Amino acid sequence: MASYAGELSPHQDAAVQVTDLHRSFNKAGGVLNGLDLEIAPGEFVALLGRSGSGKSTLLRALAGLDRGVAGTGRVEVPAKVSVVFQDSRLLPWKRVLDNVVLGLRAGDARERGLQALAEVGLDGRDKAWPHELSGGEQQRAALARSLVRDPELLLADEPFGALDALTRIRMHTLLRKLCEVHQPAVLLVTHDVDEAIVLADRVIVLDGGVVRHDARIELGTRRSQADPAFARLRAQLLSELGVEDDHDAPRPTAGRLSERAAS
Ligand SMILES: Nc1ncnc2c1ncn2[C@@H]1O[C@H](COP(=O)(O)OP(=O)(O)OP(=O)(O)O)[C@@H](O)[C@H]1O
Repeated sequence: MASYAGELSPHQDAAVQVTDLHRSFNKAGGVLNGLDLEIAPGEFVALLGRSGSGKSTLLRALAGLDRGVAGTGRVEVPAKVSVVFQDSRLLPWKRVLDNVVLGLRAGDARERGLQALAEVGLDGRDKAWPHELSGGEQQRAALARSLVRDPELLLADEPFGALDALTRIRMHTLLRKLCEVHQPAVLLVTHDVDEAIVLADRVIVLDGGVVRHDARIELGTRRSQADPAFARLRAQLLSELGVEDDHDAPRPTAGRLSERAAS
């Protein structure tokens, strides 16, 4: 059965500590095969890997959502963990603010919820119903719902995967700003190598159920596709993923970098 060690003790200085994690869904073979991972407080880690490499399985293990899945190992996370998925998972029968503060018991929950909505650019939309928001606005509300809990660890499973390219650019800028203010550790699952390079302090590649590649991004905060170091890193990561970089191919994400560079 799954073992879940639960919260880190306060004296430990890692936000995430995963040791020798094994997970499998059937007898055919493991999805995670002795994975070790440490994430520092405030560190932004992007998680890449081929489809089926176990990214979501790892994220769910960190979120404590995989009880009942066969496995062993030690997973230690902070007390306050928030999760954002590709779809917002807003409850359709609750207004936006009620979604954001759902389950919060503090007396000032509504004020904090309104503040979080303002932070994500949704001021004045607190009384809207989820279906009245665009896809990007729904993801903003999902981010507000996460951040209002003041998480020490934010787990994000392809949170921008369903958004159009321009909205993604805006969401990247927003997420960077929110992370600078709130400073959670972040584990972002993404298929998009450029997104990983633009957003993360560190990129890891999952393969064969273990961390195959683990590199700090040393490009500074003004990351530009025009920077040869950016292109080199992209090529390296694509190669780790078993994909060849085609420099001439149009990139659906092109342009997002200039916004970050300008911010
Ligand atoms: N609930 C489940 N029951 C059975 N098999 C599962 C279950 N969840 C995941 N798997 C299998 O585990 C493997 C890893 O899945 P996972 O979703 O973690 O991969 P991923 O890297 O996130 O993939 P993708 O990039 O396509 O989202 C896959 O082979 C998948 O079929």
